[in-house]
Amino acid sequence: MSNSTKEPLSNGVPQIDDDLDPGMTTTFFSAPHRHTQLRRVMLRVTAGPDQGAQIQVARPRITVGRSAVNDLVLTDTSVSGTHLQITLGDKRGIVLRDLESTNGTLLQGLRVREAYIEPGATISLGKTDILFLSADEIEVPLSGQDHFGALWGASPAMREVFAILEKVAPTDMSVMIGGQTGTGKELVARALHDESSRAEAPFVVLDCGSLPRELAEAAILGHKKGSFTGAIGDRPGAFEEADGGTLFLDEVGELPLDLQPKLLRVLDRREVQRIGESQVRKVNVRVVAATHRDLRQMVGQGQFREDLYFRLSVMTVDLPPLRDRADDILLLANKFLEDFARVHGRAPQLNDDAKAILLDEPWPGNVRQLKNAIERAAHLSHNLVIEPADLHLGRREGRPAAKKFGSEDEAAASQTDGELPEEIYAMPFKEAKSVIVDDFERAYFKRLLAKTDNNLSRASAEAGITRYYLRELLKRLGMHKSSKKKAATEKSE
Ligand SMILES: Nc1ncnc2c1ncn2[C@@H]1O[C@H](COP(=O)(O)OP(=O)(O)OP(=O)(O)O)[C@@H](O)[C@H]1O
Repeated sequence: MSNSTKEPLSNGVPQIDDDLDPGMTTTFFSAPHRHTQLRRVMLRVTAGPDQGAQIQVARPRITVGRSAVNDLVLTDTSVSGTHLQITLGDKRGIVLRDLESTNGTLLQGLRVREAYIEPGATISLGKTDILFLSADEIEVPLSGQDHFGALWGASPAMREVFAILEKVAPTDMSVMIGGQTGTGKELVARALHDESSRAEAPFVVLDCGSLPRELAEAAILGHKKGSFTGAIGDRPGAFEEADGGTLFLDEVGELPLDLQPKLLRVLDRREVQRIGESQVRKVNVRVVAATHRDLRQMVGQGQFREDLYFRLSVMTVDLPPLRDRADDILLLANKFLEDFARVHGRAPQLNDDAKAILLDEPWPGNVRQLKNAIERAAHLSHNLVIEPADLHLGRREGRPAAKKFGSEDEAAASQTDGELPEEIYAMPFKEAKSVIVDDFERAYFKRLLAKTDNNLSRASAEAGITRYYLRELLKRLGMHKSSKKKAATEKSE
């Protein structure tokens, strides 16, 4: 088992210094190298009950486990539902990650949570050994465009996404959009609708994450007057409203398990029956879904139905976090400034120092944060020049929303009057919520880490979340040692 000592491994390759405390950690088994192109790889089972099985795959993310949702499905009973994943798209190399399996993942005999691997590596899980091999290098078609609908990007990662979207938009295929919060999933769904023959028909959004359980079924299916307390009139559900057009199921991973068969029935039969009615109504709807969660892992853990997963993910599109597409930062910043100029009739520009600051920021996942920072800076700028101080980056405690929670007095004040800074009320709901949640998380984890001397195991126990989840949250917020170090490395390159 690996631990966090920063000694070189026996093969002379150093471990990554990415952890704040002892325990299992990320390990480099070979020096990281750069890959932007997707590769076709082969996984061959060399030991265990499935010996001899092999697959060739050309996907950016490959999973292995006992559930049918995986690319390589094993019958080994000591293997978890979704046990491990291999990611080819990481610009630093090919990443093997254990998906919180029960019995763990071993690489060259060492238990790992996350490691860079190279072709020729043997991965062990349960009683099974898998040989990881490279098949042909394959050319990934990149779009010649730097946008798709309102979604902008010039990086290879985004051009790859645009090439897929251009192909699937005109079809009726169900599309599952993955990616961290604020990476543009809703924008993809809208663009798919706008570029399809359904563009003139409705685009309906159903946010499964904010639907109260007791209203969720009626929101999907509709209801007849009097069918339950509060059903004061006849109402169509989301499918009927989207008839002829597109239904976007946002945060579909939050859909309660007991409702999932009902959704699946509508998708399979293409008809809905409102609550309290016997009549069935035909619907013609294209469904696009999105989630920031790992749905395959949820299927493996019994939290999401396998059949619904397959029905929704005929095509999957994963949006890369902004930190993996630094080429897009200034392009997006300038787009947001153009939008600002159109609305406000003023066209502030970033000066060179402000551009450098933007490129330095770790941007844990999120285009929304960039957009907020640019809009705020455009409002604050003098003489149409945006300077670093206007961006309020790298010193987030200075931001108005954070100030609310910055001192005990202010926190107490906010509890009594429940008021927030004016600029929050001026933002659309999603943006406002993300600023507040972001500031809350930052303040919470800052205090937690100080209290536990940066010991992740103690911090996660205190917070009542897994160590893995805490580490992912810290990375997203740019508060984890590894993300700060990475930003510094990129700066010096
Ligand atoms: N590639 C992009 N080009 C232009 N604007 C973008 C891009 N990506 C995201 N945005 C903007 O960032 C904000 C967040 O995007 P969006 O709501 O689509 O993200 P999301 O992934 O659906 O977020 P969430 O998971 O929180 O619902 C929006 O204001 C959107 O216009």
